[in-house]
Amino acid sequence: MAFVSVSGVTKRFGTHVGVDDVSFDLEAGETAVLFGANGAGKTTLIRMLASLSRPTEGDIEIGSEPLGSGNAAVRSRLGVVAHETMLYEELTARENLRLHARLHGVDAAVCDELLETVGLASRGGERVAGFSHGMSKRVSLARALVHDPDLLLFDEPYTGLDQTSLKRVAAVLEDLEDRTVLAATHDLERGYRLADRVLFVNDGRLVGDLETTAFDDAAEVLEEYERRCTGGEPRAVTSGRAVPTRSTVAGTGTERASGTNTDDPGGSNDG
Ligand SMILES: Nc1ncnc2c1ncn2[C@@H]1O[C@H](COP(=O)(O)OP(=O)(O)OP(=O)(O)O)[C@@H](O)[C@H]1O
Repeated sequence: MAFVSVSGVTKRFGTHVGVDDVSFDLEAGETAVLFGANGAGKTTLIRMLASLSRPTEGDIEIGSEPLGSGNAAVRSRLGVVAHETMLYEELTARENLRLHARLHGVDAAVCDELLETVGLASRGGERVAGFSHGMSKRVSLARALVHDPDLLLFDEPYTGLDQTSLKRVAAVLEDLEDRTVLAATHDLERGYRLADRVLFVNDGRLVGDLETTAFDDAAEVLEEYERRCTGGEPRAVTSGRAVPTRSTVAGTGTERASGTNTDDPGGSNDG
């Protein structure tokens, strides 16, 4: 059974459709990357999964539980690194982590371990307000892991990081073997190495959902992405899977339809 189920999810901003009838599942322990151009809808999807925004239509389930605003138990299974770091600027890095640990009933000792993991052990006593964007992002990642979440949602894990931090964050993500991870990225090279699956997003729609083992390298993934975005015939995929929704990718014989769609969309529009 899928651990994450996204079913017929649409997000409208007024008349503009940011995410358009997207459906996909993630198995527990799977790592997937969302790949797509600027404005494709990646952040909007991550934000809805992170409970930072509500779908206009459609359903999201985590561990078979609906992700509603009142469902704190489900939300406590999520670790989120969003565009905005959502840290308390006036608190130190360590205090930010400890506050989060207290909220989740976690031993504070884990905070120092995680600061070490993200390479900020020596800066833990400094206020976040004085941190660079990359440093804040690393604190945000550490905080997202404090309560040992089942699902890590990460918007742009690699953007704005120096080379050492990049290596460090990549290593942290690669070590999350038993967790489910969904990351939105433009860094296809790293995303390809990290992920079991790559989800192509174009103009708010899911235009491909493929196992990375279907490709020899990231360049091939990019080729396939471009082919799908320009309306080209998807290539035959033998070991990959493509899970088009009823409204996204035309079936080609090598793709199978997702069984998770619903014709009974829920959710509400928060604009
Ligand atoms: N709060 C908002 N109000 C209005 N439109 C929005 C809002 N958030 C996103 N959008 C629109 O929804 C679409 C998807 O945006 P989103 O930020 O999800 O794209 P993205 O794939 O994450 O892009 P990028 O790679 O540039 O971060 C875009 O057309 C964007 O303008």
